[in-house]
Amino acid sequence: MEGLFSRFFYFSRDSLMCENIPVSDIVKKTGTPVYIYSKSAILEKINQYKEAFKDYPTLICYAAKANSNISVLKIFQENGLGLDIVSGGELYRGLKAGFNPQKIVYAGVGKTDEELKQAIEAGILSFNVESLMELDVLDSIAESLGKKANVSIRINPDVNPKTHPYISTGLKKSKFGIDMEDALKAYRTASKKKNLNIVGIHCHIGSQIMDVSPYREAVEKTVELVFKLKKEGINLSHIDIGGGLGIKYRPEDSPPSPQDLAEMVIPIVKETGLKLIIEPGRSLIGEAGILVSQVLFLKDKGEKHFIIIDAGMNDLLRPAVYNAYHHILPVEKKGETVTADIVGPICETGDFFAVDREIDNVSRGDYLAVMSAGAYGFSMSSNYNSRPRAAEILVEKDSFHTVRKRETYEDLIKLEEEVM
Ligand SMILES: Cc1ncc(COP(=O)(O)O)c(C=O)c1O
Ligand SMILES: N[C@@H](CCCC[NH3+])C(=O)O
Repeated sequence: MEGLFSRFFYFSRDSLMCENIPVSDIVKKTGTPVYIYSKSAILEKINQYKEAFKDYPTLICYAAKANSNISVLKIFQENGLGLDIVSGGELYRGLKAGFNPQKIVYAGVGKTDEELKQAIEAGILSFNVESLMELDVLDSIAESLGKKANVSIRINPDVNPKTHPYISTGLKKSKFGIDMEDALKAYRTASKKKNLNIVGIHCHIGSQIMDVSPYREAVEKTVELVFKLKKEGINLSHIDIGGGLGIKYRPEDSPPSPQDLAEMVIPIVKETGLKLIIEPGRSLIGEAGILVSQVLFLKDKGEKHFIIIDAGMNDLLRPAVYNAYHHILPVEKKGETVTADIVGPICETGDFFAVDREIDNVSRGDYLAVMSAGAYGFSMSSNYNSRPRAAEILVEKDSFHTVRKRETYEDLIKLEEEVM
């Protein structure tokens, strides 16, 4: 197991393996670009979270946005997790995957009337409400359906999670949640609404968080508010602290563990006696997936050397949007290295996976694996440049299954209508 990136993606005699299968055996059958997920890696993360939070009543709601493939969702559902959703589409997927609505929480600053209606009818555990106007609308839709909606207020604790600015969500200037000063008012308003049932409080400060200390500040502020509410006779059942734990993108990264998170937050939440909800996404699935692509061409431009591969920013957007680092490994190791930009076929300069990266000296036809691509990979992919979206494969020990077929050219136009 030399050249180990994780227990589930490692080299055996110069061949990259996923669990017990050489990645090259998979891609020769499936073609590229292709996402490959390790089920055992996902199960290991689930168990780490369960173990870390086992001594405190906690519901782990997987954040569907990280990877919403129905077979992936089923793994979380079958292992007793709940679901954190952000759209009607995610509600639909969640119900199809068999999640109990009483384990579904729903955040998002812009829920449509139709989405609110569907989630009220499903009877979800909590609407994590992000504005006063949403409270009013939710109440009137619930009234029109003759039902009650369970609500929590998503507060914005104004905490800096020390991550990329595009994925910091708990700062005052961001669009998310209701500011601390207005949160009391929001609860008072909610408590007067006949069709709302106050169940909890929610916050989510950001994503890819590599140091758990910002959680302390956010959870302390949340708990302070819980006590203020109690004084006013507003009693809650749970505190939802969102997701955000970071993962390993570089081999040398050492992200905090679920245990680190539990040790930081449980002692603070304990004072309230309320149940805890957490919403991890990336940390449950990110390291469990890779994107494999084939080398199309090599190109030398004097100072710059380019490796052009058949995956593009439409398949994995993170480097283009956040300048994110993803480690890239050869599927078959050769030994000698070159320094190159690894780029996709799309007509955008931002269509790159790595810049000036030292990498194995690959040839046309070789395969490269973009590591830690299980979260916000396929789920953010698109058909830009009319590229069919990649296939998704789930590996478990010695076998693998296609959990999403590669799209075809027919799929690209099937919803379009020709106007004569
Ligand atoms: C409300 C909410 N909960 C949970 C998550 C999951 O975050 P992560 O994938 O960083 O764990 C997100 C995304 O950042 C989110 O917006
Ligand atoms: N899509 C982002 C994270 C956003 C998290 C959603 N709230 C990423 O790839 O890192």
